[in-house]
Amino acid sequence: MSGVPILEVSNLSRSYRKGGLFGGKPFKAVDDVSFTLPETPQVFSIVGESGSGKTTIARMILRLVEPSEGSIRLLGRPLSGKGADRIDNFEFRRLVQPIFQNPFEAFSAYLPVEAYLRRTALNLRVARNEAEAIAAADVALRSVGLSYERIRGKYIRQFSGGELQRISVARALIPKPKLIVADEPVSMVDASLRMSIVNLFRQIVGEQGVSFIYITHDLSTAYYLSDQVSIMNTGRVVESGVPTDILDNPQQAYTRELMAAIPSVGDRWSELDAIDEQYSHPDIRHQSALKHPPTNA
Ligand SMILES: Nc1ncnc2c1ncn2[C@@H]1O[C@H](COP(=O)(O)OP(=O)(O)OP(=O)(O)O)[C@@H](O)[C@H]1O
Repeated sequence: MSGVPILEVSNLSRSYRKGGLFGGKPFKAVDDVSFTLPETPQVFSIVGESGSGKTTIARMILRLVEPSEGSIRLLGRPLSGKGADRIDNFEFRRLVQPIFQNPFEAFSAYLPVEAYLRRTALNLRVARNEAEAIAAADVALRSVGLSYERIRGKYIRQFSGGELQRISVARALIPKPKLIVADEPVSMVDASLRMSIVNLFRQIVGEQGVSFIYITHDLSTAYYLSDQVSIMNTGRVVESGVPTDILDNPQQAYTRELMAAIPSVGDRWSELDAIDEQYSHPDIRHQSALKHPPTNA
């Protein structure tokens, strides 16, 4: 254990102009946001309503958008700037992987899905040849409950959204990353399969030592899945901590409003407990946050 945090986000801001590039009024989509993911693998959730700045944070962590102010350090090293210790693109892609909202957009309709997994293994030099690429893809697919044989020769239209999101997760796992940034990863997945994907994330944290940033507007899955939660409103973090503290005893009116927006929040919590039991497996080390509130590492 080195004690170096996986990710340190410090005073991060991103400004845009509202109403046109020139002459539009400047505003901060993300305003002075700070948080840390410790060395111990965990799920850190960023929750907020539409437009609160969640995706902009994800895009800055994924280096798709430059911060206007502040810094992001990955394993103690800066993501941007010109310093010698800046993480280069190749290393970055091995350490940090994205999972996006719509798995159907993550793959081309004209290539068999397994081609993406092989390509990831070769491009990120996890494999030196096709045989090794197939082996790496198979290991990753098995860790999400699939196999190379099962997906071989199939195109996206032959999978459900849930299966395809599992394949996206497998693709992200191929380089054995330290961090996965998942932006609304279950919002387009059929409700009946949503919890199996969420449980899969917990399983991956426990078994593969990968940390997750889970971005969502859905308080109930965040509560269930997370070790830490930050609630965002108009670009700022308004409340953060362990889910049981925040969501069982919200301090901010905005958090209470978010909770009220879920029609029957009490029912959802007990529904999640039941689903947790349904999907429980001796191999899955995680027990739900509901039953075992996580400690803030
Ligand atoms: N490239 C851009 N140019 C101008 N404004 C932007 C840009 N990207 C995001 N914004 C604005 O920044 C604010 C935050 O957007 P962001 O997508 O980060 O929010 P979000 O919480 O992820 O919302 P959603 O859940 O709807 O995706 C919004 O007002 C959005 O319109």
